[in-house]
Amino acid sequence: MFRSVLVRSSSSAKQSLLHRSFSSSVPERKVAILGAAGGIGQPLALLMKLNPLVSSLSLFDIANTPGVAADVGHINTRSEVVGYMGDDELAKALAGADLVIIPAGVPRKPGMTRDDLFNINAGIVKNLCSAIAKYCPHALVNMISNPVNSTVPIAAEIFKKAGMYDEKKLFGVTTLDVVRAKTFYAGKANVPVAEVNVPVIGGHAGVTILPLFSQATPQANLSNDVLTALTKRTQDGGTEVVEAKAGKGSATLSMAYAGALFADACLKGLNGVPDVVECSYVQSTITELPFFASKVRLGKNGVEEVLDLGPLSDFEKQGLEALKPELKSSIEKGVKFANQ
Ligand SMILES: NC(=O)C1=CN([C@@H]2O[C@H](COP(=O)(O)OP(=O)(O)OC[C@H]3O[C@@H](n4cnc5c(N)ncnc54)[C@H](O)[C@@H]3O)[C@@H](O)[C@H]2O)C=CC1
Ligand SMILES: O=C([O-])CC(=O)C(=O)O
Repeated sequence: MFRSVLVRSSSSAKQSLLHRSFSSSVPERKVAILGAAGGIGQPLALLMKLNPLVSSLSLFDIANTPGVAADVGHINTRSEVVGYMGDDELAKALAGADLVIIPAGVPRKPGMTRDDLFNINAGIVKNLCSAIAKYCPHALVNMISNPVNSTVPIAAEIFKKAGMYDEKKLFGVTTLDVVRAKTFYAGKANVPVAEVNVPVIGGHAGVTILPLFSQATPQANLSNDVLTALTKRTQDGGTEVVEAKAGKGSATLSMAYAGALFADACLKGLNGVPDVVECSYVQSTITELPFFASKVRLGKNGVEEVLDLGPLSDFEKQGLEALKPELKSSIEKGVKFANQ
């Protein structure tokens, strides 16, 4: 175990007063990152260290966590940071966690689909979720490891077998699709990106990613050709990065940003902040598919409400029907793997 405890200035009465008033109003929250030494894990650890809602940051990986924990732990923000390495330390890494973020597993190389990662990542996710069931069964889980369309159903099955499954607490992180849709839309609509909102529904792979530009705000009068191109670019955003990195992995920095945004929304929900709404891939009844990404209201127990899809354009309705077979088969693949 590698501990790097927050250093407080005992000589400064003002600072300790500030610290006391801060800690009395903001609940203690432990966040664990599994895969914390990886391409996503490291910048995500940095961003979570900057989040004042986190009081304890637990960094777990099978390698290299001492360095990451020592490095991040020197940052003078609220949370204490502890690094854990290897399966023997997983129990301690997870104990008492309120939120577990999972970016553990291998990334794509050019020419691969996310589903090509299934054989390696499914086993990693299965083991990590078995440990979560044992050591922090009440934690919210943010699944980043691909293929998300299958790893979330795997997690659900593992949790069901352990008898602690709560569908309100399991999330596939699709925030990067939303981040990309906002960025690409702002460019074409010529509006300030900070003001843009675009829901993205379905799943997290190729055509299963369906941005709803008809619901984008602020609305812009974009041609059908532009909307088709924006949809395709959002669906292929991950591949665009994989190809640009040319064999050196997939999105890490933008994913860490997106993962930190979604984790922050989960923590706000846990803390009782009202009206926290984000898109996420969750257990769902809004279509015939058992897991589906859509807008979700977050609350003290995780998912408070899965929101309706709202009105879709004809193009989006076609996209919705087109994505269902692939998403269905990815879900079934995950369920089958977890039960074999
Ligand atoms: N949901 C999303 O939008 C996105 C998902 N991803 C996915 O995130 C995953 C990680 O990507 P990168 O960080 O770029 O990969 P990476 O290879 O840089 O890092 C993965 C980390 O996981 C660790 N790891 C492997 N097995 C582990 C285990 N059993 N327990 C704990 N840690 C373990 C490795 O040691 C490594 O440090 C990939 O599956 C990738 O496809 C990537 C980008 C976006
Ligand atoms: O494309 C990949 O393999 C990584 C990913 O999920 C993304 O960047 O959206």
